[in-house]
Amino acid sequence: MNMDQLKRQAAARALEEVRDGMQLGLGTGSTAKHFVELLGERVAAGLKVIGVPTSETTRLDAERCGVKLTTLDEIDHLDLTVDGADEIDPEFNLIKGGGGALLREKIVAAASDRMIVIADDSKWVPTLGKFPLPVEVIPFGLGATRRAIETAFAECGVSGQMAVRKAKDGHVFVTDGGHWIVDAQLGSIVDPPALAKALSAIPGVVEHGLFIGLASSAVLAGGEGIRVIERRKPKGD
Ligand SMILES: O=C[C@H](O)[C@H](O)[C@H](O)COP(=O)(O)O
Repeated sequence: MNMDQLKRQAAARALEEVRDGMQLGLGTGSTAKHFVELLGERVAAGLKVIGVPTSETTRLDAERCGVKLTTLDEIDHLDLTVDGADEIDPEFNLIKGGGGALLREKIVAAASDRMIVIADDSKWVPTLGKFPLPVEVIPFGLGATRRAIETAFAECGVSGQMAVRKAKDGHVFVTDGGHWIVDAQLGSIVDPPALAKALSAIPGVVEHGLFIGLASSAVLAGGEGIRVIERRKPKGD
C-alpha cells in the first residue's frame, strides 16, 4: 500500500466518528483532502453536516465535494475537527503548517470540542523537530522578528537555520492571511510547550506550527494496519 492509500485509510477511519448534524472543522493538506472527499461521498448519500474550512484550498475542495460550509462567525463551536499533521509526539504535541495553513487550522482546532489527527504512521515521532517548524510572521520588521525568534530558540535550548518559505514559482509564499512563513530547522525540540509560549510572545509572530494540548486522538495508518491512539488527558487540561 502506498503513502496516499495509507492517508486515505486514516481519513476513512476518522470518518467513522462523524455523526449526523455535526459541525466539523475541515483540515488542510493531502491527508485532510481525503477526509473531505470521503465526507462528500457520505453527504451525497444523505449525511447532514456543516463544515468550517481551514484554508482557501480546503474551501474549494469542500465546495467541489458538496459539503455545506459556514464560518466561526455564524456558529459558536465545532463538534469535531479532522486534520493532518507534519509530526505528532507521544504527548500529542504537533508540528503543523507544512502546507501553510497553520493559523486558520489552530483557530479552528481551538474552537472544536475534539481534534482527530489523521496521518500515515511516519508522522508519529518520539521528539518533534526533524520537520522544519513553521512560524507565521508579519513581513514588516522581519529582521527584528527573526532576531527575537533566535533569542526564543536559545532560551528554549534549540537552534537551527531559518528560511523564509518560497512558493514553487520562487516568490515568497504568502499565507491565506497575507503573512509570510519562516521555517526553522531545529532537529529536536526539547520542550515544545515552552517553545510555543516563547514564540507566541513575540510581537511579529502571528502564529507558529506547534499545536499543544489541541489534539484529542490520532489515527495512524501503516503497513500493519490502523492504530487509533487517544490522548491520555482530555483537551484543555
Ligand atoms: O498547513 C498544512 C497542514 O498543517 C497540514 O495538515 C500538514 O502539513 C500535513 O499535511 P499532509 O497531510 O499533506 O502531510
